Amino acid sequence: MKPPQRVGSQLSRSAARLAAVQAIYEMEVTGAAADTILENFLRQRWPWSGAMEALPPPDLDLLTRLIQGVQASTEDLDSAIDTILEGRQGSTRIELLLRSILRAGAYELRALPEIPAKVVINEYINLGHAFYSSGEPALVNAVLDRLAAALPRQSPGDTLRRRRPPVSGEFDLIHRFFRPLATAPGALGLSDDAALLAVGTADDLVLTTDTIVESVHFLPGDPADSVGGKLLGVNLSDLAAMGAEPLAYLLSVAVPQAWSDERREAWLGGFARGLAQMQPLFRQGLLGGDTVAAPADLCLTATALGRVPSGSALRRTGARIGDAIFVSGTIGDAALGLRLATDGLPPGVATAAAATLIDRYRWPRPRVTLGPRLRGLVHAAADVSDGLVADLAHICRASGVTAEIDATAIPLSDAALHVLQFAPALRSLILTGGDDYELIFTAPAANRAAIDAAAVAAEVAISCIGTIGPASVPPEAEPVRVMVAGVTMALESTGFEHFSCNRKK
Ligand SMILES: Nc1ncnc2c1ncn2[C@@H]1O[C@H](COP(=O)(O)OP(=O)(O)O)[C@@H](O)[C@H]1O
Ligand SMILES: Cc1ncc(C[n+]2csc(CCOP(=O)(O)OP(=O)(O)O)c2C)c(N)n1
Ligand SMILES: [Mg+2]
Repeated sequence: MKPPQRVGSQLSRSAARLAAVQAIYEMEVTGAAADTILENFLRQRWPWSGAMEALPPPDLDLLTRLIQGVQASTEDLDSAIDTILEGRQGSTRIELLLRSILRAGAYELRALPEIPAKVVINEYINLGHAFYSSGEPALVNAVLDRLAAALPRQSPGDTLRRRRPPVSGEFDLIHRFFRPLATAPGALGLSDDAALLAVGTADDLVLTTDTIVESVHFLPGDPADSVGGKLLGVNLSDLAAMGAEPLAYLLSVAVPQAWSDERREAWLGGFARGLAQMQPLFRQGLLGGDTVAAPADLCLTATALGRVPSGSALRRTGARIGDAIFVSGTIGDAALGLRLATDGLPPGVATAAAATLIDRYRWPRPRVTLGPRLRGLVHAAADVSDGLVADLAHICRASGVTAEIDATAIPLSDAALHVLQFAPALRSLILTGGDDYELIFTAPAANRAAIDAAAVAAEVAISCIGTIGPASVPPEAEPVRVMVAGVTMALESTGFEHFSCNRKK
């Protein structure tokens, strides 16, 4: 007997296929984008009604993948379907609803994880029966059978399996699993540094949360106070990127169960001192949180709240062609510091320079004095956490533009210049190492003087490193070009991404 959960999840997948076919049909008729259809769908048709009553809520992952996948590859799918139809007797013209079933089935056969092709084909034949009472289900069977036969066969017998999809990085996972839940306008499509919440006053609340984990964000040997400082620093940096003034924060702490009482006491004491050092940057301090013992490494989360005058938050979406691109402070120090802390000092590197860079790795300096002063002056802003190129690419994708930066214009500290003199191979860390917690923003040239004045008032240096250009062609191409003396640099990665195979680069 099958466990009931499996039956449940099979039904959720059936519901997802049905919903996907309807959405694909709607996309074709209305010309709307997949994301819009999906958002409307989740808002308006939940819970199920009418013909769908017998089905549980759809498997959101499958639904999202089918809708987005079909939209991204409609032409390819249609051409494969039409080739098969042309080989059959009679007209190749088919109704849009039938075509929607075939597109979804063809996409699932080609691109989605290991459900046997036989099962997939059956599911779409059933959908054919749900909508039609004559020969259409047989046509679905024939077309999908032919498509399946063209797929690589992994084992003899009746089970056809598709290739494993590539590993999803953090952003793809967020997009597929969490974005469909974030339908509130203030969620900003889960694509900005923080979320906005209108609370019926002249201000909007700005909310952000960041987790830091031992050996992922900080080193096991890092002083406990620096971990407290880093936790608040990375959250404050997101508020600064939104142009928000910090109000208060919540704190969640998971301490390893294996630690002795003495170790736990000593570490939490140091951690709290680090929090106390950074906390004055908030108008109020700690509001609440949670403390647990866990069979895992240290894992710390803060949720920071800030405020902006309503409608004035800095967003990632507004960059325009011709904007100048600016960064605050110096770039690359923390990534160099991390490398020196883990790999030791290359011959010739002075310990004082190394200590400066390691301190920059341990203690982010969130640009909370600058962010709010940029309100009204810049078109787009983000903080640099994953890497200069990766975070600029986030702005570009959100804004539908490209960027060209001049590597020689990137501001470097004396300590970084000193290290690079002895270890020039570490140069790429500047562009893609991350952990900078500086601001990157784009603005029209006409605002330059006002931005310079804001930077002076904030006591933070800023540098212009490039220009915004028109949208990429093709749209999925990397949006950021890094130039050195007129030549485009080849980069192995653009920055840090959790779950990605190249995250250590
Ligand atoms: N588990 C989650 N649930 C909801 N939203 C998430 C989740 N993880 C990340 N996000 C959102 O996805 C976006 C990208 O995440 P991230 O790169 O961590 O943001 P940031 O670099 O600004 O801290 C942000 O808008 C963030 O709020
Ligand atoms: C021990 C250690 N290894 C590697 C890194 C590099 N690193 C880890 S996470 C990260 C990116 C920023 O962290 P993330 O969780 O993505 O924060 P967010 O972008 O969400 O603010 C970088 C550059 C580090 N900081 N510490
Ligand atoms: Mg990140």
